[in-house]
Amino acid sequence: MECVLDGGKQQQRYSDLHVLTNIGTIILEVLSLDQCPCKTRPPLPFKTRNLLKTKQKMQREEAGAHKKQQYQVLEEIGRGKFGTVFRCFHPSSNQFYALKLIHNRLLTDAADRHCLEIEAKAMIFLSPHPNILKIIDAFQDGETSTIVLQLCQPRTLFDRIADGPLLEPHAASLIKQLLEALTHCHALALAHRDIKPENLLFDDGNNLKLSDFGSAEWFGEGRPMSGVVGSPYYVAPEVLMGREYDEKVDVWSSGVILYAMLSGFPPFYGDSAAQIFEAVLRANLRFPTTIFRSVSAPAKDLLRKMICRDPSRRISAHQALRHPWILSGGVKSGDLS
Ligand SMILES: Nc1ncnc2c1ncn2[C@@H]1O[C@H](COP(=O)(O)OP(=O)(O)OP(=O)(O)O)[C@@H](O)[C@H]1O
Repeated sequence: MECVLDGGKQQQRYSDLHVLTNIGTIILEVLSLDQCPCKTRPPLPFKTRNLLKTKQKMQREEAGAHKKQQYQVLEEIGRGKFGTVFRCFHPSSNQFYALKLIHNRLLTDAADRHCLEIEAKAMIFLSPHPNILKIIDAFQDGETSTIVLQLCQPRTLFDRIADGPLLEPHAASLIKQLLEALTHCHALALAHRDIKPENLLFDDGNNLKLSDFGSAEWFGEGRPMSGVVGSPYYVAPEVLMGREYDEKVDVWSSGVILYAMLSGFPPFYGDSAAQIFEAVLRANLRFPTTIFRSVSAPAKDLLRKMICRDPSRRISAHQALRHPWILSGGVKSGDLS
């Protein structure tokens, strides 16, 4: 996962500040002074400000260390670029969670730190939503940063696709849940920018949960995004072209996932990352007959509308939710009898 820092784009509503103070210290640290009500007070002398900052940091780390003790860390359940994920138990709530532990020394530059900050901030900002992974807590002590998350099943959508193509009603149900999550993100001016099957988890009730907001970014009218972010196979062509882009990059990636769910393989592939990128840039969408003979025309129609090279002609997540194939639950007319 590639992360870029596109500085100064944090947006936070005041109404969310109470949530932020409750959720823990990582969040407090990333709130910029611009958002703080005390901005209007006369500035403190430089030395006093520094002393105050050091004291606050020590207090946060102490509180973080105390919070960490409240979780019993159990077995490892996954590993990412920056951290290790463990199953954990929280005795006072009698609940199991996933605990993501990041060693601060591995966050070597500002872009890495930004990934961690935006991940927690975005999840709080978007919460609650039935298809977005719930954040329980976030804190840090001197050496580590911790994010406590709702615990999901070990198998991601990647594992399900690896087992073979999915039937249309199943694929329709999953893509609908992803589109619901994205419609919510986009309505709040947040793009995920790293939609891929590995980031789609499932809770105990088999509900799809969008996770890993480390590449997310705020956008808005007259405020396009930029930077090469995402994963091969799923990244949109306009991202690779180095152009400014909008939230439709998430729709492209979701279309690629839908294609993979229905066929068992991605629409654009190659032997190396460079070859995959070339295929994505060509954006030549094909439906090989051997595989797609049994896929319905409405499903292919939605794929064409989502995996559309021109972002201005590409369907939005909200529009995709109203596509006939989604509305029918992926049931072919012949299957209705
Ligand atoms: N809430 C969770 N419940 C269950 N398993 C999880 C949870 N969160 C993460 N995992 C597992 O841990 C793995 C690593 O997660 P993590 O979020 O650290 O990595 P990542 O951000 O997807 O990877 P990278 O940073 O390399 O992109 C995931 O692939 C998943 O299998």
